[in-house]
Amino acid sequence: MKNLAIVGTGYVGLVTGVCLSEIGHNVICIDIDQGKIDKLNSGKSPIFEPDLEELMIKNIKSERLYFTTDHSEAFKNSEVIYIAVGTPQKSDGFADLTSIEQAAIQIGLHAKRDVIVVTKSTVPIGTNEKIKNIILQYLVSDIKVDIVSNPEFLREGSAVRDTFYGDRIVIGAECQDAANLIEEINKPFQIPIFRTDIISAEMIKYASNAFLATKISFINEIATICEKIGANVEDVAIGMGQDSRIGYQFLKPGLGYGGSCFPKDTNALFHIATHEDYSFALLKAVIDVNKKQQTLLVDKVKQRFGILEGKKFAVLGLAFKPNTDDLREAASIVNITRFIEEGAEVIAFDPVAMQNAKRILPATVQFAQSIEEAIHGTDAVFIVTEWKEFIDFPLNKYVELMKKPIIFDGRNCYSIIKMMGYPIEYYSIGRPVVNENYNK
Ligand SMILES: NC(=O)C1=CN([C@@H]2O[C@H](COP(=O)(O)OP(=O)(O)OC[C@H]3O[C@@H](n4cnc5c(N)ncnc54)[C@H](O)[C@@H]3O)[C@@H](O)[C@H]2O)C=CC1
Ligand SMILES: O=C(O)[C@H]1O[C@H](OP(=O)(O)OP(=O)(O)OC[C@H]2O[C@@H](n3ccc(=O)[nH]c3=O)[C@H](O)[C@@H]2O)[C@H](O)[C@@H](O)[C@@H]1O
Repeated sequence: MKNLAIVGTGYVGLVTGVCLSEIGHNVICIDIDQGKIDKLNSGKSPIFEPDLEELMIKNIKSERLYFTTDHSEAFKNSEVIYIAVGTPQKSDGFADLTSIEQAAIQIGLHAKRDVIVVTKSTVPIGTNEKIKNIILQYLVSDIKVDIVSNPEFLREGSAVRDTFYGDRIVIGAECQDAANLIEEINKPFQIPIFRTDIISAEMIKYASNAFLATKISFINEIATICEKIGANVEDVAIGMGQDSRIGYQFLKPGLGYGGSCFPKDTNALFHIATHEDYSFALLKAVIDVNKKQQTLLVDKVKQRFGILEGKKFAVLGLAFKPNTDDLREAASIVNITRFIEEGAEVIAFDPVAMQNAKRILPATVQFAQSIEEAIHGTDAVFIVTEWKEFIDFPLNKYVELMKKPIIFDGRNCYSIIKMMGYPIEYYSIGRPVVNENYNK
C-alpha cells in the first residue's frame, strides 16, 4: 500500500484516484478548481461515469481517498505523484502544455520526499523530459525525482471498467527501480504490463489513438461507398471482423469520432510528424474524412428537403458517445449549429448531457424532458448518439407523434429489416434507405 497523489480530478485523474484507492492505496487528489473539490468532498462526482460515484463514496468512507486544492498538503507524504491534467488542443494544432507545466512547477515547489512523478496525461514526445527539467528547476527540497510515463487508455462511459479490465498497462521509464515500483502499485489490477522507454511509451499512446481513429474513418469511407453501390456496411463490417487479424472493434460507422481525445490527439500527432519534417499523409486523410463525416446528416437532410428554413427538427443525443455527459467535439454541436444557420428550429434531448449542452449550444435550441416531447410535431428526427433509450424506443411512437415520420439515424440504431415493417422514412449510414421519399 503506497501514498499517492493525483494532480487533476477530471475523467482520468478522478477515475485513476478512485480505482487506485479501491485496490488499497492511500490517495489524495488535487485540483485547482475549488468548486470541483467541494463537490467531491461532499461525496458527489462532478462527472457522469458509470459506477464512479459509488466507488468514490466507498473509499472516502474507508479513509483511503481525499480531495484538496492544496498541493503542498497533498505532496507532503506522497511517494508517487500522478499528473492527470488536461492537454487540450491549441489553435496551431499542437497540445497546450500550460497545465502540465503548472503541475510540474507545483511539484518542484512542494514535494518534500523522494518522489516518482508519473505522467498519465497524453503528452507530445519529449514532454516527460521537459516535466523533469521543470521540476528540477523549481525544486526546493533536497530530494530525488524520477519520471515515469504511464499513458492512459480508458474510455469515457466505461472508464471504471476499463481501469479494472484494461488490455495492458504501459510503463515507460529510464530508472528501473521507479518502473518496478509503478508495476508493484498496479499489480492488484492483474492487467498485463508492458515496459519500455519513456519516448516509446509517449508514442504508444498517440499511435494507439491514431490507429483507432483510422479504423473509424476507414469504415466510414466504406460506408459511403456501400450507400452508392447498395451494400449494407454492417454486414461488410461483420464479414471483415470475422478475420481475427482485423477484429470487430471500432468498425462501427456513424457521424465520425468526437470526444476530448481522438480529434485532439490525431491533430497533435500530425503536427508532431510535420515538426519532424514528415507529412503523415494517412493521418491527414483520417482527420479530413472525420470532418466530412460529422455533418453527413446535414447533406442527407438537405437532399431530402431542399431548404431547411421553417422546418422543426428533433435531435436525439448530444453527448459525443453514450454513457457520458461530455460534449467535447460532439457531432451534435456541428449539426445543430448548421441546422440553426439554415433556418431550422431545433429541439434536443439527451438523457444526461443537457446541462452541459445548455452552456455550449446556440441559445435558440430548445430542450425536451423526454424523447416523446422532443419528437412531437417535428418534420424529422436526427439520432446523433446511440443511447440505449433511443435504441429501445418503440418505433410506432415516431409514427404517432411526428408530423410525418422521417428519421435520419447517424448511429444505425435500428435494423433495416425492422424498419421495413413501419411507415417511416429511414436514412442511416452505409445502408439502404427504407421507404425513400415515402412522405413526399
Ligand atoms: N478523457 C479521457 O477519456 C482520457 C483522457 N486522457 C488524457 O488525460 C489527460 C486529462 O484528461 P481529462 O481527465 O479528460 O481532463 P479534464 O479536463 O477532464 O480534467 C483535468 C483537470 O485538471 C485540473 N487541473 C489543471 N491544472 C491543474 C493543476 N496545476 N493542479 C491541479 N489540477 C489541475 C483541471 O481543473 C481539471 O479538473 C489529457 O491529457 C487527456 O488527453 C487519456 C485517456 C482518456
Ligand atoms: O485517449 C483517450 O482519451 C481515449 O480515447 C478513446 O476513448 P473515448 O474518446 O472515451 O471513446 P471511444 O469509445 O473510443 O469513442 C470515441 C469516438 O469514436 C466514435 N466511434 C467509436 C467506435 C466506432 O466503432 N465508431 C465510432 O464512430 C464514438 O462515437 C466516439 O465519438 C479511446 O478509445 C481510449 O482508449 C483512449 O484512452
